[in-house]
Amino acid sequence: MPDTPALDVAGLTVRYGGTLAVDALDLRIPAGQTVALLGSNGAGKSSVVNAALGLFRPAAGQVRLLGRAPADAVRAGGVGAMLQHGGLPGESRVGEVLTLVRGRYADPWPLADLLATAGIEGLLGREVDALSGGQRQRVLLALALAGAPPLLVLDEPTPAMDVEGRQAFWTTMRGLADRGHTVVFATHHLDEADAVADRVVVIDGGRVLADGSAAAVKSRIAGRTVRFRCPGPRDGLADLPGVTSVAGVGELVELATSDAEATLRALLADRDALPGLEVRGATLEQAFLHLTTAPDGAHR
Ligand SMILES: Nc1ncnc2c1ncn2[C@@H]1O[C@H](COP(=O)(O)OP(=O)(O)OP(=O)(O)O)[C@@H](O)[C@H]1O
Repeated sequence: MPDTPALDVAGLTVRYGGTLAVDALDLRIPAGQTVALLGSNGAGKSSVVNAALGLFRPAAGQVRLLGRAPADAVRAGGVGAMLQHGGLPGESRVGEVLTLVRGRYADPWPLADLLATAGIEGLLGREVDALSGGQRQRVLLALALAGAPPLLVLDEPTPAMDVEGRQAFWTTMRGLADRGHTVVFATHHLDEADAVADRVVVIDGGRVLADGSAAAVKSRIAGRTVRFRCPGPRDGLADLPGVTSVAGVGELVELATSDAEATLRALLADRDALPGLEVRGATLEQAFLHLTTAPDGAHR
């Protein structure tokens, strides 16, 4: 069934007592996509992920994974997950846990390739309790991949990793996407979403605020950034045409503007030069802040 979505959520509603965490959310992810779920703390990302995996029964809505009920898809080995509070048996060795989990699958991921893909070749003899945070994440990734699942769901997988570890991790994810796996991940790292995801879904207050390519989400704000070095006084910059905010560190000035041309014309009218001038499109971070912040500056 090539057209069956990898993940199909309709009208998903999650409540914890009086808290509405997910509000009638629809999300359909075709097979083969790499999708970032972006949102601030408490936006509802984990609730969407956990409900999609069938870890609890939502207040309302339907979830299908690979065309099946979540529990059936997970049981059939179709889904690998790395959750925020993923547990590991503390006193076991990594190799023992891996053997146990691989043994559950009729056709597990070949061991040598699995170890290389997760980057844990040297860790098989280590006790789980003796792993660093980043190593632990990598072992959890190996367990998620053990059944070579077509769908991989990752809830904030990289916070415990160093910069090198994160880069290696996302290289691995891109490799999996190239092999046709569907990867859905929740993150606060906008740079990761920008670099890795085909599609970015911004969640806020349990609803989808924006859904599209990173470029499409960025285009939701028309603004640009004008940067230059300004050793002298900065009076009046905030009043220039188009300027919506003034920021910068040391000599560097960063103007957010809704009309870069008018801003530049006004800047050059009373300056001979703008050393280090750069004009850039919006970053995903700016788009994210714009989408998730109310007009009065308060978080929605
Ligand atoms: N077990 C729970 N009991 C009560 N409220 C909860 C529970 N889990 C989550 N919530 C609430 O539901 C809302 C959504 O939380 P959720 O963990 O889904 O957000 P998130 O986007 O994953 O946040 P974070 O980025 O901080 O992990 C928040 O208001 C949170 O406080």
